[in-house]
Amino acid sequence: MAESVRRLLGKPGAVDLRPYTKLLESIEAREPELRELTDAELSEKAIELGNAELPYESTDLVELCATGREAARRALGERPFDVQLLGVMALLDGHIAEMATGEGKTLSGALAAAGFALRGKRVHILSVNDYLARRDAEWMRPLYEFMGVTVSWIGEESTREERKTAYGAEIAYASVSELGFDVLRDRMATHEDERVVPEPEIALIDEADSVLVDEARVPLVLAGAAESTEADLEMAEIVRTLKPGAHYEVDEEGRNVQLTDAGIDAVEEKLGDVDLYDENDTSVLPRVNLALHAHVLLQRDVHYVVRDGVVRLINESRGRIALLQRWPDGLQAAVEAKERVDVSETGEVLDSITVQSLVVRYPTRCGMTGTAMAVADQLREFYELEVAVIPPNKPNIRVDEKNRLYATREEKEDALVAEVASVHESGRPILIGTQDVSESELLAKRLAEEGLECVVLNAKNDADEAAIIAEAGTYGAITVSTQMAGRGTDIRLGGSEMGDRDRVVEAGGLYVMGFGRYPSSRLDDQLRGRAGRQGDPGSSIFFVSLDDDLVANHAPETRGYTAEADGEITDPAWRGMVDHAQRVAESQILDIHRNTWRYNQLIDVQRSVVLEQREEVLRNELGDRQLAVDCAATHAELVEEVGAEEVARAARLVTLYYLDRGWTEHNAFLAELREGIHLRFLGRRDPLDEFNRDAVPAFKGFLDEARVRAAEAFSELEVGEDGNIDVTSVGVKRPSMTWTYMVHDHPFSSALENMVGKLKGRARAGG
Ligand SMILES: Nc1ncnc2c1ncn2[C@@H]1O[C@H](COP(=O)(O)OP(=O)(O)OP(=O)(O)O)[C@@H](O)[C@H]1O
Repeated sequence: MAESVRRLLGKPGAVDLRPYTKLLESIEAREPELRELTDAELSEKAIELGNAELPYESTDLVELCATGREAARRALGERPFDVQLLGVMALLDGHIAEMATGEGKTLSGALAAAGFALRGKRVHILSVNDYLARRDAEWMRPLYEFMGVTVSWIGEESTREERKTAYGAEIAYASVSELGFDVLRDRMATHEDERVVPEPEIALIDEADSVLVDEARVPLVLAGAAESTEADLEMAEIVRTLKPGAHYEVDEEGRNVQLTDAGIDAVEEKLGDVDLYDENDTSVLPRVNLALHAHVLLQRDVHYVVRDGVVRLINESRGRIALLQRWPDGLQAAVEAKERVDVSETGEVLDSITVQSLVVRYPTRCGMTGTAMAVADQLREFYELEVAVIPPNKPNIRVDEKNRLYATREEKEDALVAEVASVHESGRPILIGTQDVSESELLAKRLAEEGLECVVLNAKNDADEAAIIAEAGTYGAITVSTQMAGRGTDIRLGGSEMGDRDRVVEAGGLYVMGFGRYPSSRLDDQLRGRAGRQGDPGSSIFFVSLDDDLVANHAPETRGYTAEADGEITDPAWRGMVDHAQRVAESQILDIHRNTWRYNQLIDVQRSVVLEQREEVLRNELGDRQLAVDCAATHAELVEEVGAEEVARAARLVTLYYLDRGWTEHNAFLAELREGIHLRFLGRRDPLDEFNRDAVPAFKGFLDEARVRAAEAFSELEVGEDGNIDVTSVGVKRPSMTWTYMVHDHPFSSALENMVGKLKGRARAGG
């Protein structure tokens, strides 16, 4: 057993690794015999493991790991290290395996997935994007084939038939969003055969902390074609003339904007003496708020870009352009009005699901990531998951240097550029992590002015980014990237072919520089982890300034420091304040997460009532049975005329239509309720109570109402010329087209939740 394994048994708060480590010797002892087997005999050994149920007994676990190791050696040319097998065992026990960057999580995940699949469980491996889903499935395919289990992947381009076949495999790789959209589309199916996603069994989540914590509150939305929202050009022009400070004020965190009294007067005057707070006409104030939000809080090139006359969102957590994302319609139209581009087609939200709800559908969940311990409490609270900290195969020798803190942003930039210039002379590759796309571009421009050529990773597609980042370890390379871009890709020293490895190792390996700390320590660690993979040399350093958003928004005090001539602040107390600011930001994000969780719980309960009913209609012809009672005469006549089967089909379509219609309308009501709570003035009431107070009664009688509407429509049905029942004649039409998007950082909810946070803060301060 490796010494490093012995050292790291049982980290406080983490899963005890001893039950796993004690099996390592037996696993190794099986190796000589397994090596002697033919390929066919080895496969047979794996398949034999399928003759029992989960969980694995120790002897079977040893056999699984030993055959898996030998299969990987033959199929992929990589013999899994002991630590990778510890990861496999932790995953099979339904834990989150924390394994550092580059330790080979893909292989650990694959062996665990094979272990589940051999025991008859269907596994969905959730990746962060389509590129990685496809890459990992194809990369691991030979291993799966060796072990006698089937594998597939789903991508944005997959057709419905392809999806159905792919989900039918024992192991399917899909991005979280593709899976979520498939689940949403399935919920609109009018026939059992249309559905593509089978019953959820096991979810194995890659980059588990990003998915389960950072993206957990992102709703995936399915929309159907509906009327366009009007562009509010008038309001966009009015807010354009307002002056910051005088007419409106932005809160410290930049999440909320409010008109001042002078601002209210100015808007009222420009609108022609309208009273914004007129109780009889509450439509104007939300319009002003939307336009103001779009004008002030959403910045071009930070939150969105305008390309080819279209507003495209930048996914802030990934620093990438999100092709299929948009804001809630009113805000999207407001930004389009602000940018004076055509208003895009809008949709009616048919249904939505948060990443969190998507994942908790799976009775067994597990996953892997480089940074889980920092969010161990949240993983336990929201997902009932424990973290197993897997030690590295080779000790990490990366040097994490102290932050360098500067008074101003300019000084920070000057210092970073000087550092890049001096390190670059030695040929040592440098990777600079920025906060967002526009920052990357500005920094790259500045570096170029200083004669330092660099490659910028910005909002290209995932495959291109992977190809670029793979070369970031090349001798003399300078790469500028947002934190998330190109993740999941190995940075090998000396370039992807490692041609120059020795020279780069001699220069000190990859030098990672953060251009500002991130809103969470995990994000910092993920950037750092780009260097020093698998025992490689490397180092990391962050350049921070008091002007950085993180510090300016979250530190208690940013005056009264003493700085060196170049602006550097070396007082440790001030450096500590940066950590403090980060902790404040982290707890704010946690509050938001908790809040969304609470909101969604109620919505999920209501949704499950509708879905259960739908299921009965789809599987057991509940609609037909109800309508045979509610519209006995019509039902009997129609059966006489066209036969029971055709009537059952029509009954199913009509019933489903009104269930779905009702849910869509209820959804719109809930969204409006939530937004309204924010857009109206809140006072001191708890918004969640307010929400529940209206949302609960609004759902009462939902099923009865859908049934009544279905009966009304059914009683009007007639037989068409083709001898079939024409349900469209009574208005039963599915949306002509649907599309999907993710609402990243729902602007209203964050403003709302932010306000909740403030109210709570105030309550704490007061008492
Ligand atoms: N047992 C092994 N022997 C040799 N090479 C291995 C082994 N396991 C993994 N590797 C190699 O290590 C590299 C990193 O693997 P992988 O991409 O799975 O790491 P990771 O932990 O997922 O990293 P990231 O955090 O970047 O996603 C790959 O090039 C892979 O081929």
